[in-house]
Amino acid sequence: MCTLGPVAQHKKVEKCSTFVAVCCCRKLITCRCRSALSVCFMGYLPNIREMVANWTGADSDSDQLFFTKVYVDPARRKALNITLDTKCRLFQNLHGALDEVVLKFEDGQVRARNVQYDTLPVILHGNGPTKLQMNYLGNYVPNSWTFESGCTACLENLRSLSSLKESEYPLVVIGIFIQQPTPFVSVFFERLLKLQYPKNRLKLFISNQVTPDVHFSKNSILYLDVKSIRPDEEMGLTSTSALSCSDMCRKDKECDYFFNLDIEVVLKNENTLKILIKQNLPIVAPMITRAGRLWSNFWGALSEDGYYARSEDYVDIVQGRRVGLWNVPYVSSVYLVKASLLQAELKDYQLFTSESLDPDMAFCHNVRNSDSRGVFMYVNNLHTFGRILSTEKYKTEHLHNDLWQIFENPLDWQERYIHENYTRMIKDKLIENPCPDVYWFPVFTDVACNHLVEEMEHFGKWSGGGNMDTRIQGGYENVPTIDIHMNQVNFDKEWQKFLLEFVAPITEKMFPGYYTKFDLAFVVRYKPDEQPFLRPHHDASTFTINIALNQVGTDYQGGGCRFLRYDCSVQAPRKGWALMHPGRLTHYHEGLPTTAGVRYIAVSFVDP
Ligand SMILES: O=C(O)CCC(=O)C(=O)O
Ligand SMILES: [Fe+2]
Repeated sequence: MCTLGPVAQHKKVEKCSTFVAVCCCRKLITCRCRSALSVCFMGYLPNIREMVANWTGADSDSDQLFFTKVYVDPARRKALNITLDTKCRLFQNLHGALDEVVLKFEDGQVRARNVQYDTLPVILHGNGPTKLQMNYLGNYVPNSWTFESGCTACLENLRSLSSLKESEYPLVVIGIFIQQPTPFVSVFFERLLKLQYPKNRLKLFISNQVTPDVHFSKNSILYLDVKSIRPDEEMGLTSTSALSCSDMCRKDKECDYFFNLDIEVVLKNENTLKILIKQNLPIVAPMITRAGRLWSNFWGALSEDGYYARSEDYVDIVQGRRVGLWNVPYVSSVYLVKASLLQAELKDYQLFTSESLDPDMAFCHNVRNSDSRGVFMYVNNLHTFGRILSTEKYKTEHLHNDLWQIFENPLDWQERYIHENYTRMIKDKLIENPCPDVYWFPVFTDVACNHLVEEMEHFGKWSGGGNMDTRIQGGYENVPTIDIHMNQVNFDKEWQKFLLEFVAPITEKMFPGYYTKFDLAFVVRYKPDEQPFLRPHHDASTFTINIALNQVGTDYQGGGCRFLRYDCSVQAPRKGWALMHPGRLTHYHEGLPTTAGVRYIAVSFVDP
């Protein structure tokens, strides 16, 4: 029989024949020794008894010194038959040996392998400053994660919510941090509303250091509580707001979890909160990434000075080739913390404060170093959770700055501005054909149309509608409209990108061989008392894209586009839909009179 236990218990062990001395037992069996003999040892109980019989020291005295003295005495060494495990056949101390230890995956098993001696030690000891490597190895050894079975540890010790009534759900304080101008803020709050969790068990704490109004107030009554700090109410220090936010949970006796959620997080998975709670870990982050990049909200390892370092498995985890729960040294942007931690292990910590580190790094540093053992942080990539926005190049000089985000945050731009039926329309070839060689398809959402119109009205410098036009080559416009050119609001590059991404695929189907490079793009305004119609004309284009930016019947009466040769009109243009037609020769056309209200269209002349 064999038993495991701290050395201090050696005298109490009665019924075992073999004794392995280890001290604290966390995920792996660890022992506090520098040489293999000191406290990491294994032996038959009678020999061990004999070895420790002379021990008279206190528990706090150095057992290491005691055992070393036994070993260096040749007579005692011989009498006790002590052998050093110099080749790490049983014990692997990590301190000073990090490069010697690798993971060995084989036949559904993971072992630590010492490459220097080609041995497979069975006890790993994270002595000295090797705790993070110990955590890394512990993600795999012993068989927590294997290539064959995936993450076995992920199913252990779960917290079930399924039997709870809504009113019994854990109470979560969500700290929302707006630290820099960020695109798609209103979308963030719309998405938060869709989070699958009883709203009357959620308290929001919004620390808004930038945007004056986040279009949120109308929904605030749905939540159990909403508090917000405005820029003028605090010193502008992230650490202050993060602290007061986590404090809100720490001091709230009802609070069960603190959920940190930065405004740039795009949480696509509506079950995120439930999934994280179910995982039942002290601190757990859903893995989010930046679309198409290796950036993520966790670090797999730390450099010596405490900054990012790439762990061996980082790329595999970020790209989803290894999925599971990973004990990591740093998480940020979105993570869930048990309130009991804030109230106990972390209670004495100014969590987000450090002399030299930014608040996120300070938080992780304090968590890792809290009390003698540290608290583990995990990242979960068992599910797809979402992504993070790029905020670095976000400019705020326009009314609807998000329109300019097509390069920086293309996915979010598409979700916000491209018609929900666009992809299906392309796939199922649902392009309509109202007149000969005139194609009609959905492309913009209502929001895109509204933003574009509002942006142009906000800019306000509509052309006078005269023939003289210094904005165009030649300075003369034969058939002038009242309009604003895209380049007048610095939107031409973005517009070109939009045409390339979303219109060119259709052009290539309908008019093969033509590439979509526009020459001129502008928003036209028709009003009964300003310019109600456009007389028959050819466009200065090979083909033209004409997108309706508002709705006939609701926003205006009349309007539409008529192709004279075919006597065919599109008289009920649909908001967000584009017309694509040849610009000249066969498609001589006119803009029909707007009889009431205001009609807006976005026109692009494409002349490849
Ligand atoms: O009003 C319309 O839909 C036609 C607009 C047009 O032909 C143009 O702007 O060139
Ligand atoms: Fe035209």
